[in-house]
Amino acid sequence: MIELEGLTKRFGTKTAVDRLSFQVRPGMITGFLGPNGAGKSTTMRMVLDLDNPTSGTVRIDGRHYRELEEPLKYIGALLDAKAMHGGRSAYNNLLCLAQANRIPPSRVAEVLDLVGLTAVARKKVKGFSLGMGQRLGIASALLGDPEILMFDEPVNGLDPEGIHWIRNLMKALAAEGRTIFVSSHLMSEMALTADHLIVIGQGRLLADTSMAEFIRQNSRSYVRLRSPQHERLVEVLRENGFHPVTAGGGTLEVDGTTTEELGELAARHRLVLHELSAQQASLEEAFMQMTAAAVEYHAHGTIAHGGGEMPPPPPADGPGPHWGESYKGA
Ligand SMILES: Nc1ncnc2c1ncn2[C@@H]1O[C@H](COP(=O)(O)OP(=O)(O)OP(=O)(O)O)[C@@H](O)[C@H]1O
Repeated sequence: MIELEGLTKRFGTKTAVDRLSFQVRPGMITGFLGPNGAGKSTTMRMVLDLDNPTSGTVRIDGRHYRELEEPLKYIGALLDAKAMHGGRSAYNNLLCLAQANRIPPSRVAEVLDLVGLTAVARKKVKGFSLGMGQRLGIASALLGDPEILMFDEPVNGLDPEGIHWIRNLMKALAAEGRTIFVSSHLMSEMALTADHLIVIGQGRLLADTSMAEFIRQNSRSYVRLRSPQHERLVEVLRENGFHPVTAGGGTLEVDGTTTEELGELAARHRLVLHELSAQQASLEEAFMQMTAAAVEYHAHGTIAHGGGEMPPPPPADGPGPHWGESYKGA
């Protein structure tokens, strides 16, 4: 278990991590989601004592990282796949790590086999592709057979086969009862792997929820309608207790109903429809809406929220039941 309490990191005037409190539990994959620059890597670096918190604490199974006698046996991490010594072979890189942590050398061959690098074990790391480097980073994380594993953007730059492999590996490790903490800036990636979700923006906690709950709250289905008799259609919908929302391209969106119900209603009122379709709001859309105020730099170069001021953070026990409801701009 990893526990953060009021964890804060400032770099000069920049607050990279802002009073983060949450727990990462065993037996599941916890996704750590946030846009670029949200503070994910800085948080993970503080877990490993690579950065000192400005305030707050982070504990691994109740202890600070530096209190762990042989830390690789408690927690393994893939933070920067390029951190290996390029002039050394994959085998020698891992052997050095093993020796420094009193891990038997036989474990090196075992983890190389586990990540599929046995055939290139004696090759110099500087010739490795990005995917091979990621696999080697994962081998080093697994070296001490730790109960806790932390992966920072592990699928970045990988081909579909590599992505599939990492997903399955994380699932297998979680199924063994290990604690898996994995960061990403892609909601779509998290939806496929994570059981639990921690969302941050500009260093602050925006959500701490199960993936199932996130999907339940945000996979809203609705019906999209388009009619040349737009005004009359709006009237009829309202008269029948619906709450149509005007969307782009002259379309209307209506929650809590079906295409059958609205199609029949339109027919009864002799309204012509040019579109009648069932829609599903994407999780990516929900995530973007949630973090919109916390994204530092938008594509057009402006800073969100009038100079970067953030709305107040949600309460410590999560943002409440309605935090996902306003994203469609109704
Ligand atoms: N050593 C440092 N000195 C100054 N600022 C830093 C330092 N490290 C990180 N930052 C800043 O802290 C903020 C958080 O960065 P961090 O790398 O933790 O974000 P991230 O969520 O991991 O983003 P990404 O997905 O882009 O890796 C950013 O604004 C970054 O520029």
